[in-house]
Amino acid sequence: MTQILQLVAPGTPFREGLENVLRAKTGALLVVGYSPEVMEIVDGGFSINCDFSPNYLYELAKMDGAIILSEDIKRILYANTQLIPDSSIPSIETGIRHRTAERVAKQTGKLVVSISQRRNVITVYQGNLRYSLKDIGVILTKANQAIQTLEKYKTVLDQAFTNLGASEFEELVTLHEVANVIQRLEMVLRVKNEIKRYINELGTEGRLISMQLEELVGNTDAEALLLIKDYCRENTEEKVREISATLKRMSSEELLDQQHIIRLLGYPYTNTMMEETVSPRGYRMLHKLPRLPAVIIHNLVERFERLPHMVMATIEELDEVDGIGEVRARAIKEGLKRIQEQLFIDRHI
Ligand SMILES: Nc1ncnc2c1ncn2[C@@H]1O[C@H](COP(=O)(O)OP(=O)(O)OP(=O)(O)O)[C@@H](O)[C@H]1O
Repeated sequence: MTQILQLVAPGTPFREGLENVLRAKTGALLVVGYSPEVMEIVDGGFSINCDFSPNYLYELAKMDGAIILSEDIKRILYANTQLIPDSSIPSIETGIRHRTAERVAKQTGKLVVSISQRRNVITVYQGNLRYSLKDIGVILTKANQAIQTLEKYKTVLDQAFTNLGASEFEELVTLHEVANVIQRLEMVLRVKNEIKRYINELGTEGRLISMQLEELVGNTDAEALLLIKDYCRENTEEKVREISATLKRMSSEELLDQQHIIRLLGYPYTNTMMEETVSPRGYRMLHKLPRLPAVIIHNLVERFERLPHMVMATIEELDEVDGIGEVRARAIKEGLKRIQEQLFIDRHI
């Protein structure tokens, strides 16, 4: 669906052509791509084979029948053709144009666009997907509302991260606190994905929303992975990706169940599990240190296993880690101390 929406997004010549036809109220039936499957169901019409232009599309749509475009929408191949898809393919549409569009999409797997003459709507079909394009103004309003919601969620998430960070240095983190941050993070990511869908559909009209989104939550996906790496019991890339994917698939009810989240991280169920204390590996804090390469972060975690051990380590002990000399050891020690002090100031008790 993302790909389809990008193809027909405002700002593309294709969308301009579709809007022209919509305004002219001639209606149209368009197939994007000419494969053997499409060839089989096309009857009659003219071979055009000219470069695509929004105006040509508008002129050709005045004729009856379907227009066939090349897969990359750079050329108009045929016009005035009749499409004869398999009539046994089920369709929920009532009008003949739309029913044909749905069947052709299902039968050929190609993108088919139907512009209604009377209902002022553009509908796209591909395979079993069907989507009616919304008015740009309506989507912009929805996207702006979603950005406002995201701002509020992000403020709460930032505070939860700060509190978690402060607890990490005090070695007082409970699984309940970890689950709480994961829940908030996932909620932020869900709103972010919703806004991304709006941006896809808005095309060039979504540029400002896109910039706001980047500014607000540009690195939240990376932060989510680091949080999982800090707390999941089995520290492998594969496991981290699996947990992240499962979180994305969780229903809202599952996401509200903290025990569910903790079990996903690999902790066994006990009556008191939520109050158990845990220590992070330190990935999030180490990533806050400037110019610290990923390989050194990896070596530090290998050597010390948990953040509190790194904080307690002497300069000499840090110096012994592969890739770390005295200067860097000092920078790490001081950097972690600075982060800790800032977290204690910012924390909300
Ligand atoms: N099988 C087909 N192949 C090509 N063009 C078709 C086909 N079926 C319908 N059309 C085109 O659709 C036009 C309108 O058909 P019809 O009014 O039944 O469609 P509809 O789905 O109700 O759409 P609209 O909302 O635009 O009226 C036809 O005049 C013709 O140009």
